[in-house]
Amino acid sequence: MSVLKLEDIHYRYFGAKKYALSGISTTFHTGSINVILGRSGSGKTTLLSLLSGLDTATSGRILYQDTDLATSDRDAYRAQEIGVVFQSYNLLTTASAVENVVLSMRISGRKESKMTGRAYELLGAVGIDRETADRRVLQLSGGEQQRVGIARALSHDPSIVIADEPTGNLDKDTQRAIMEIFTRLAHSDGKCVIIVTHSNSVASYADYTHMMDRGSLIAVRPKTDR
Ligand SMILES: Nc1ncnc2c1ncn2[C@@H]1O[C@H](COP(=O)(O)OP(=O)(O)OP(=O)(O)O)[C@@H](O)[C@H]1O
Repeated sequence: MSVLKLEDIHYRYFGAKKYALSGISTTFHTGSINVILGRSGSGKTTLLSLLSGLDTATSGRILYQDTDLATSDRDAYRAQEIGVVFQSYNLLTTASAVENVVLSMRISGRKESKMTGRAYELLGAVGIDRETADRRVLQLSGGEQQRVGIARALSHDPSIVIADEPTGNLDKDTQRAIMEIFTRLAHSDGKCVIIVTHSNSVASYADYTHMMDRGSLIAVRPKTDR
């Protein structure tokens, strides 16, 4: 099922002469891993910021389940439908892992009494046990921090998970473990996972590889074609 549909998206940064994105049309489906590949400056991060509702296209439409993002409540879209995972984790390092997840839930307006239990559950599902969850983020490894980052992104049960180089700082084995989590989120939990990367091994997990070049989407390859 289509979750995000892009129709002839153009985007130009304020004051810029050139378009950062030009003529992008594609569809992202529920239950799939989508990897966006392309050289530096090809427009990957710009595309993610439009998909996550941080900005609107200069022209063209992005439809979330048939609703045009430009005319809908993008704050609500971001708070409810989008979970973001960062390369640098972006966690509060002096707080514990579970506190990081609870804080995110509080921001999205969850019920106070259920939050801590749910946070431990989410952390458990990405391989963070209770003892680790109670430790300060500063005392966790990079791979553990990224698991916390994923649990935090899932705290409001979004339908779309967006990740910018989520394994960029991690070794091969840890990278594989993180990609297995993303795979489960897509294939078992039905989420639409969209990952920007330069890594070919991350790309090998893609159900759809979206190739960008100088602001254009030059190919979308389903897994069976590779
Ligand atoms: N704030 C900005 N103002 C003007 N131009 C920008 C701005 N941010 C990015 N650009 C330009 O938009 C184009 C696309 O940039 P973008 O960051 O989306 O590329 P990218 O594919 O994510 O690159 P990288 O792999 O290096 O992160 C580039 O030409 C870049 O110089």
